[in-house]
Amino acid sequence: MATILIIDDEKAIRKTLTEILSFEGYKIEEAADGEEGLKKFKEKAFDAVLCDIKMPKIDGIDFLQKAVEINADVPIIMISGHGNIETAVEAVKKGAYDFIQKPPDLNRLLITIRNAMERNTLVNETKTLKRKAFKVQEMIGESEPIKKIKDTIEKVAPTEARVLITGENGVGKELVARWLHEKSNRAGNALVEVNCAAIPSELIESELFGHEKGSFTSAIKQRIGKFEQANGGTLFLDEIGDMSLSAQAKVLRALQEGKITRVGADKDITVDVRVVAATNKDLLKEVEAKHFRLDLYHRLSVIVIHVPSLNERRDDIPLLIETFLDDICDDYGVSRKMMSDEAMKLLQEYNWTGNIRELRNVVERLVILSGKSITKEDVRNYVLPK
Ligand SMILES: Nc1ncnc2c1ncn2[C@@H]1O[C@H](COP(=O)(O)OP(=O)(O)OP(=O)(O)O)[C@@H](O)[C@H]1O
Repeated sequence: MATILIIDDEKAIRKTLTEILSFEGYKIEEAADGEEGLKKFKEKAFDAVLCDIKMPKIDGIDFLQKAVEINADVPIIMISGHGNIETAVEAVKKGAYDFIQKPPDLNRLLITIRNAMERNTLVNETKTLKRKAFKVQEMIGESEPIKKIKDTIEKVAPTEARVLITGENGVGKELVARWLHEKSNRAGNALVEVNCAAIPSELIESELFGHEKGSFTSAIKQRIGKFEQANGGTLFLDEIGDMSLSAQAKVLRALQEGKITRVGADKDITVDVRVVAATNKDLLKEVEAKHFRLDLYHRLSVIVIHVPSLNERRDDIPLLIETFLDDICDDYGVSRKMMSDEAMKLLQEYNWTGNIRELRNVVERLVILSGKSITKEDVRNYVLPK
């Protein structure tokens, strides 16, 4: 049953509202002024609040401002007298859901409350869906290197330290970056990803820092860059070893000063961004070859997390295979296929490229081509080179 908090210093109004709304099936709590209202609001989760504007001690506007800070999701409907409609409009600008006038019109009151509740349900459903959709994939593995990585993530994520993630293609570097963000205090804000290798070098600066209209031929509109998009959150610079030297110089400045300049602009913009970078290259070798700035390398590599390839953590292969079998059989809507121990052993000893996607593809192939269970013959036929 939905619970509504009614805050009004006039006992008669509280009584009428309580009677009407209880009759409609709502559970009601009352408070005689803003102070008492705030106390109740802090202690209990309400589905909506009806709040008078003019009250002694804490008035309706003060209550609203404090309540929004505590929990902005609860719709607050202001009750305004004749003299304070302007204040009621102001309240809506400050975050109130709506206002109704005294004496309350029964229909309008009920419709406003119903709409407020519906909006709330929608907001909550969207949040849950988003949380589900963006749930970061679990990092599978119990081998020593993976345990060490998980442990480092726990320690480093809540700090502001920059992290450089190294390792071959497809070993799980991005997954590490996602967990670093997820477990940080920035998790409520964006994780913005840039694949530096995929963007032509003449466009990377505008991609990272944004541009003003007309700053170059194809800049038809003003555009904000990834640094600004990631403000308050984390910027994941993937394949940083492929970034041009001129972009590196600008990234260095952004890291040193916490400021960026859009391409074609003369004004600086302050940004609060935590940078996590990844590379499959040996950056120190790139420094030697004068492809990468040493000062930037030092800025980025406060913490280095190396993700080893599959062949260096074979202990994890059976667990990964079992997880992929669950997922893939589920996706295909077929009953869960089992793999014989010998088949599993063959795959564990196989010479993998290191890319976990390759292992997943192999499991998918075996699910499609094998019979009820996956045997060592299936592995010989469909995976191992003839
Ligand atoms: N430990 C793990 N457990 C489960 N899945 C994993 C694990 N590590 C990686 N994966 C999966 O393998 C795939 C490749 O991982 P990811 O994209 O993180 O690698 P990467 O090193 O960033 O790759 P690239 O070098 O291509 O950018 C992804 O689908 C990822 O979810």
